Amino acid sequence: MASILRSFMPVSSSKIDDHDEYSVDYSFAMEYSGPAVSYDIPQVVPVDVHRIPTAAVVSMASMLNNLSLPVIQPIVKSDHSSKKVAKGPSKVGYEVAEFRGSGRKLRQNPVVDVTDQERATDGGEGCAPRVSNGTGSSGTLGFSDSHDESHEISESSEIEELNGVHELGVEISSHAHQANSQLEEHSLNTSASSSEVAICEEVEDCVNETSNCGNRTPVVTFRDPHSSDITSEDGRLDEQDIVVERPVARSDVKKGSCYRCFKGNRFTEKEGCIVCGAKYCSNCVLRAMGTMPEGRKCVTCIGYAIDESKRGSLGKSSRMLKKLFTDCELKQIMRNEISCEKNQLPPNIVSVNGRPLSVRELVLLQNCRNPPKKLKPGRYWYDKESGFWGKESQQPCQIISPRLDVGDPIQKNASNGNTNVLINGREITKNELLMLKMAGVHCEGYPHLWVSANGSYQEEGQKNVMGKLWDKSRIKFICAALSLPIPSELCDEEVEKDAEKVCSDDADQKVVNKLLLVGCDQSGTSTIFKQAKILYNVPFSGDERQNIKYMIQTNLYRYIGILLEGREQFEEDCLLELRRQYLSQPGPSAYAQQIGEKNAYSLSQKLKAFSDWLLQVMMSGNLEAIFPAATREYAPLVEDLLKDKGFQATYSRRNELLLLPRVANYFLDRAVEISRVDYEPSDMDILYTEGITSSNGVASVEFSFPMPSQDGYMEPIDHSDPIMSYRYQLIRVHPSSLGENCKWLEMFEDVDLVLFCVSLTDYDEYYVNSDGVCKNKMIASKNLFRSIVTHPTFAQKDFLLILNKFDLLEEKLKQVPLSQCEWFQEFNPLMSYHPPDRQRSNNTSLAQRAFHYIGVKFKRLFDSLSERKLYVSSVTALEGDSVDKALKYGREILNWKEEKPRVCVNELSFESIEASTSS
Ligand SMILES: Nc1nc2c(ncn2[C@@H]2O[C@H](COP(=O)(O)OP(=O)(O)OP(=O)(O)O)[C@@H](O)[C@H]2O)c(=O)[nH]1
Ligand SMILES: [Mg+2]
Repeated sequence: MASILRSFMPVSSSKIDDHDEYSVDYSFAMEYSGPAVSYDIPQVVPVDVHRIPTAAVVSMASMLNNLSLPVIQPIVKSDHSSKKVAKGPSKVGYEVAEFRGSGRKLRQNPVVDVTDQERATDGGEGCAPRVSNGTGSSGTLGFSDSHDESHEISESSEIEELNGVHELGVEISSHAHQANSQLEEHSLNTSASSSEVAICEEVEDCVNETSNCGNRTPVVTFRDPHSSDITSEDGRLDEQDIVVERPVARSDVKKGSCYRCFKGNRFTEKEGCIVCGAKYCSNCVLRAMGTMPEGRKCVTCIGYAIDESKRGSLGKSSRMLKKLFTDCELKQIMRNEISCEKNQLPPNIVSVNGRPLSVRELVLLQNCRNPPKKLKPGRYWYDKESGFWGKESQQPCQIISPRLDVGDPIQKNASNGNTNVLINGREITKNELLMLKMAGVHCEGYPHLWVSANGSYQEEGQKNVMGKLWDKSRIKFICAALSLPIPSELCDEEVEKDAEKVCSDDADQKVVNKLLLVGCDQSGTSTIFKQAKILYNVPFSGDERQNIKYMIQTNLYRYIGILLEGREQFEEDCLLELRRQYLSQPGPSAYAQQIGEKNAYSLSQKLKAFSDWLLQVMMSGNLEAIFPAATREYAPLVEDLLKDKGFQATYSRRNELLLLPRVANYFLDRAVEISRVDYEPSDMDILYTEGITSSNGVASVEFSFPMPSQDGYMEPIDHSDPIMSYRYQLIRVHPSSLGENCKWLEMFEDVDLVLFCVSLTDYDEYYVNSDGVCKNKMIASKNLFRSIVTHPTFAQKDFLLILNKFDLLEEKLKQVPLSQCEWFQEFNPLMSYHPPDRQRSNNTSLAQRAFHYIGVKFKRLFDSLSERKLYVSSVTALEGDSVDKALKYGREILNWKEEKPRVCVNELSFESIEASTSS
């Protein structure tokens, strides 16, 4: 028996003598062939030392500047006896890392061990985030068993991912490990004398591999560091500490809730992991993300590449973090997020001139004087001579630093041009050719031009410089019109700096109050929202402005289309009338001839063709798709159309066209200017534009009221008064997104003030509801108001009623009495006769009375529902002052709430209506 056993022993053991063999333990295993068992059979899979993670801490900067690469050594294989197998589905084995003693090294980022109390007492002091030594701090680690590269977690799929097929266990990608160990070897072997470039080249493959390991999904949550079962008194972990938490069943997690405590909802403020997208509420974020050495990542996601779709948000701190960290700490975290190696763009997913970049090339590209803006993964072309840079098959979008040694040589078809004109070997696009022609560059005979970095150009093979592109007059304007780039030196840097300043100034202040703006369709909520942005200098970004411009131009074409459709109708009516008259007159008459001729609404053949085309595009629903090309191609036709008599005759009857919104006049009056390529929307244009804020979504803007300028007549302003620097968040929500019976209002439980917006002109307007019943819009507003006021979430909220479109009320009352609305039937003010010269003031006072009456109706309703006081303000949303006053009134209401005993009256209070002001 002993000799048989000995034959199984390793060679070194074969020398055991007969005496020693009794000191060796043996056990026998037999294959089980009985009936299936009902319990899980535990499996212990040995730890593979090659798969234990090590830190890859090579930063881009260190590659270039610091040649000694810090390395964290891999941990040694630990004793199996101290491991504990996590409980889980029997078919999966778990590799469990050592959590005691040296096993702590596994956690590359110590976890912040900050109690709320500590934070309160310690807040604001010291720059570095406080870090515990790891022992005795939070929870358990778990890693998913797969690395999902194409991983984009939508709000709805987040939970599915969380609870999906990933089983628990600690398993680190061997891929990542290999790359890391190569890095370590490299770092150990690399002496300080190696050149930067050599290092970049040697390590790039390793880094590429590590970056390839992709993103991952968290499958475990973390224990509460304060819960008693985490640490024993000596700071060592208790047995329970290494129990990996089971994923929570899908049904247990509410959509949009926190990934750790599973509380909250879609609207609860959360911070998301830039790797896996897991979102945590403010109570859990520190526990889930620790000290954030690589920025906002779950503890388990540290060391993993970020989700590329989140690259744009790197370094942009959230309001929640601002509340949780001191300024200094937050700046450090954001710096780490931007600069740590793991969060850098993986070079191999950026290709230039058909070749994926190496690390060295990417470093070069990103650190040049004028790098590509917001570089994302993708395929780009780069003209090294001129610095032109663009996406493959597209026209240039930027001019970056020239002569960078990145990518392959440029190819002729890089930008998919079809003009036979070449710049530095690339066939240019139509727009570029147009730009050259407009700038006065001779392009006859399809020249092959050589353009250098400073814009000087010459024909290939010729010595003489023909001119300098960027010195041409109007070149800035031409490029802007054709969406072509200009060198950064020519850009208006001041504007950008101002915008940045506004943003950073704002970011330093605290958000205190949330204002919820809600109202029925067309009540004016989005106009008030836009007005707030304009008033309080929240800039529309360049992209936003561009989109708004296309939106305005699209709307203009839509208005023209409605007019052209009306024109066809008017023309047809005219013909019918002629026919009728012709038939009614026996014998030959002049009508017979007129029928065959054009009438007052007819268009020329060219304009008729344009009209047919536009109506067809509108019918197909593709109007948006023709922009921005339409502005270039058809601006002259729009100009001709506006001068056309037939169109003018139609325009003069535009009030008959019900589909044409009132606001159309504003834009149609300036149609020629707006349809031009170089049109830039003014703030007023933006305000009037329909469709900028999505009708159904929730939009939010943060602002603070500017400090009032001091003048001799006012009381001195106390700039140290914190109220002056309070920040406000205006959240605009459309009722359609509140669900049946406004059930989603509970999402807004932390709102401080509800701004309920009603259009004063709704009293004689109707809409058809989902049941096909015609309803008065004012009654619809009343019903919505009732639903919101009586919603349990808003039981204690203050309300400010915004009675909007006051400017239109005056006009409307002349045509339709307020008593048209069944709710306002008792409004019969006695109006004394006024001579014509006092007529206007008379009408104004009628509008004022009507406004007061409506305000009081709502106040009484509010009182009957809540026994509280409703604040009311009259607003004309298109006027900045009016919205400013209303929002400042809102601020006052909040201040009163804070300092109840203090009676505060200022001029704004006159906007409020007391219940006693009855009709
Ligand atoms: N004259 C005038 N027009 C206004 C006023 N407020 C809003 N409007 C216009 O009324 C229309 C509807 O305003 P919006 O701000 O889009 O209304 P909304 O609440 O967003 O309504 P939806 O878009 O249906 O959600 C727009 O054409 C505005 O330009 C106002 O005080 N006076
Ligand atoms: Mg709107």
